[in-house]
Amino acid sequence: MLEPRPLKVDAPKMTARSVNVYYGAKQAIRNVSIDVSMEDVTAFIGPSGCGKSTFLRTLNRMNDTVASARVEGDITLDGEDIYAPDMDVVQLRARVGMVFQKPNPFPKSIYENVAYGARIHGLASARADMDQIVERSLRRAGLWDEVKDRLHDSGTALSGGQQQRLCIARAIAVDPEVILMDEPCSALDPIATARIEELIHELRGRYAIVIVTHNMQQAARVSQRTAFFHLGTLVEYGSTSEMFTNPRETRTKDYITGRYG
Ligand SMILES: Nc1ncnc2c1ncn2[C@@H]1O[C@H](COP(=O)(O)OP(=O)(O)OP(=O)(O)O)[C@@H](O)[C@H]1O
Repeated sequence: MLEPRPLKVDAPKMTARSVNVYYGAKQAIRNVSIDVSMEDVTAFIGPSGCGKSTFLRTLNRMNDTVASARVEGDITLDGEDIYAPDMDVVQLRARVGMVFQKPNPFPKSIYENVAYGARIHGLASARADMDQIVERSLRRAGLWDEVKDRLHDSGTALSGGQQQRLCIARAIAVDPEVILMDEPCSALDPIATARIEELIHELRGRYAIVIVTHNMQQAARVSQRTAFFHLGTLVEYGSTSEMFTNPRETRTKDYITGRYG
């Protein structure tokens, strides 16, 4: 007899309940409910087109930028409805930051890439405060030692892996509570990928982290909870180690054993 697998998280950082997402008439997400933990890294896995990115983007309202997208259901951050009419979306996206598949630094200096958001959000009044935010964010993103002597060089001149860590530093600079990562290593080589995975370990606990990945080994390495999506539905959600060793659902088993995807 299998132990029941906890679907709910104690004191979740974010909750989603009965979420549906449509692009025009097409439904991309069907009735998804999930809790996101502060302590654990959560991985979203599933075959291409199953809705992982679409669902991830509901968590900081990035789908608002897609004209045809419509989201139904309830999503909360610390119990607060993020789709409430009075929710400040700019503030929400600072609290729930995002790192994209392709590193996308601004065509500005390394320093400015990190300082930009902090300035917009009024997090530093004096230059010394900003210097501190920039240094702390770059340190947390594991990039400080590599860039401390060239903070005024362009961010776009860094290697791909460094650019991705710069984008993580940029997200960290505005003091987020949650960091969403949408296939953050898919454009990186194995060494840069390993560095980002290490970084995810280091950041665990300080931020709630949700990562979309195509790579099941990566999900197994970096996450403690895994959600398996298929055709817009959440098929299974539970502890990563159990999911990979003893999946409950046939569809999960077929996916993780490489039968499709
Ligand atoms: N902007 C959009 N307009 C219309 N349909 C979209 C849009 N973005 C995604 N879709 C559709 O929604 C479904 C889910 O796509 P989504 O990108 O969320 O899946 P995914 O699991 O992240 O895929 P992948 O692993 O390939 O990135 C797909 O059928 C896709 O074609």
